[in-house]
Amino acid sequence: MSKLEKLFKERGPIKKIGVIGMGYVGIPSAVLFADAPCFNKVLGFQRNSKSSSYKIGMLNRGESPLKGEEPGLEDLINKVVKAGKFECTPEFSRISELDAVTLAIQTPFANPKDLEPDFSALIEGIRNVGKYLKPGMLVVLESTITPGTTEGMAKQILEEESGLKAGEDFALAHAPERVMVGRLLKNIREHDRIVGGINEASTRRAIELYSPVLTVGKVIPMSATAAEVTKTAENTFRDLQIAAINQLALYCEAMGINVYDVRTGVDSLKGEGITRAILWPGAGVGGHCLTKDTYHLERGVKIGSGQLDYPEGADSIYVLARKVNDFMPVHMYNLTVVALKRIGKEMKGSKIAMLGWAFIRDSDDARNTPSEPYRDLCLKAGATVTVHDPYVVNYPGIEISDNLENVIKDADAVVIFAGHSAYSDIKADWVKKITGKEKPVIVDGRNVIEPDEFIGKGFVYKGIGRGDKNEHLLM
Ligand SMILES: NC(=O)c1ccc[n+]([C@@H]2O[C@H](COP(=O)([O-])OP(=O)(O)OC[C@H]3O[C@@H](n4cnc5c(N)ncnc54)[C@H](O)[C@@H]3O)[C@@H](O)[C@H]2O)c1
Ligand SMILES: CC(=O)N[C@@H]1[C@@H](OP(=O)(O)OP(=O)(O)OC[C@H]2O[C@@H](n3ccc(=O)[nH]c3=O)[C@H](O)[C@@H]2O)O[C@H](CO)[C@@H](O)[C@@H]1O
Repeated sequence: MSKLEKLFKERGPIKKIGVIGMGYVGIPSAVLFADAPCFNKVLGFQRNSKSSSYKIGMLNRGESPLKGEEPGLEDLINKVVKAGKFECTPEFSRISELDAVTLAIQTPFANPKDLEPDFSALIEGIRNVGKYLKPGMLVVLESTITPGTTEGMAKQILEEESGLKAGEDFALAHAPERVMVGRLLKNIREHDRIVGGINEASTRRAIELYSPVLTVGKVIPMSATAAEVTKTAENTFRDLQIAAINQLALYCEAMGINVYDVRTGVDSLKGEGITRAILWPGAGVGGHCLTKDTYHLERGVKIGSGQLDYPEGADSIYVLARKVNDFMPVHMYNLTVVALKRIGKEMKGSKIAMLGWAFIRDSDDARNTPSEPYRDLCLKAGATVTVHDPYVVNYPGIEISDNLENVIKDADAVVIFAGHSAYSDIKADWVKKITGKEKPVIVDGRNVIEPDEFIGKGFVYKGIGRGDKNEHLLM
């Protein structure tokens, strides 16, 4: 039996748990641990920062500080607080009371341009854990991090601060979060859980921590670095799949065919390992996952110790996929310019009505929205831009209205960016009347309208992947 396993034996099964970072990941994670009968107490650690200290009081009153609908979450917080099984605190010294502590701290990119992650908040959290770390404890990083971080930076800081040895005196693992806002509890309970320790004993101790909260999902054990690569790769692959269909859409436009016919054809190949994972083309890829995780993966292979063997001078297909997806708002701009030209207009002096600011349909989440680069291009070219969104109420520096008529009024071009369900009901007659234009332009970035209805009413139509309609005769 290893030294670490002896320490676990002395300590007994995990009973007291700490979760650092009371956010979208940490709160549901903490209350699910607290709700598990085999655990006695969970402490939620939240630093007393100006922007987030309000969460401490709310949580200890059994209220959820998270925005938006989270089915079951507030009831569960209430339940475990009332049962005395969960408490939120800014007292990091209480970490020393625990058997296990997880870190669910944000890891944003300092700025979208240089794609260097900002680990400062996470490092502060890791330091605090190190300061109060005791022999036999388990430390788990849940944040999305660059592959190599657990075995590297995190291990180093924890050992420096505690004077203990990772893998011998304490267990260290990575267990990435796969939650989606809006279904946090369901995702944690039902998704399979990737659990990666820096050694076998750490992995086993982490499995003991996560198994009780899983209902449908099962634990998938691996090394800590493999767990970090799994998380970043699963989003990199989704981004790659989206880029593949976006590139096909551009090809179909160039070849004068309908990408949706091709998609139906390709998608018809099913089963026996021949299924093609063909997704949906669109006006771009936003969000806080797919726009970043590729770069975490790319950094991981750069800071990794091994020598990468790859075609000389070739771009990573993953980075290329990012470039294709980031090109889609530019393509939307190019489609708008060509359409305006057909009616003798230019971007300069035109009024562009944008429908959709959220990065994903029927959501108020606008993080890294592809609508923003498109709007910037239009403004730079001298157009005026109005923005409609039924869900996004505010966004720094942008005026967004939920009044469709006001946004579309007098527009030269109506450009659909988000696939909000509301947009599939807009009628060509109504839009034309509100624009007051003989030949308005409509550009459909999410395939939500019927091209012939608008072409028949005199619109200049452009749609992503609609090579069969984009050169239509003007009615
Ligand atoms: N939100 C999601 O849907 C989602 C999904 C998958 C993965 N993730 C990953 O999970 C991690 C956490 O994301 P999130 O959405 O929960 O972030 P969040 O911003 O909602 O929550 C982070 C919390 O940690 C607190 N915090 C920051 N530094 C701290 C410190 N040093 N000590 C204690 N508390 C501190 C913040 O005040 C905040 O309350 C990120 O790495 C993210 O990439 C998030
Ligand atoms: C836990 C976690 O990390 N979860 C991630 C999260 O990702 P997310 O919240 O960023 O949402 P996505 O659905 O990936 O959309 C991103 C952008 O891509 C555009 N898009 C999408 C599909 C398509 O066919 N064509 C497109 O153009 C869309 O408009 C939007 O702008 O949830 C996904 C499950 O939804 C998960 O798989 C994914 O791991």
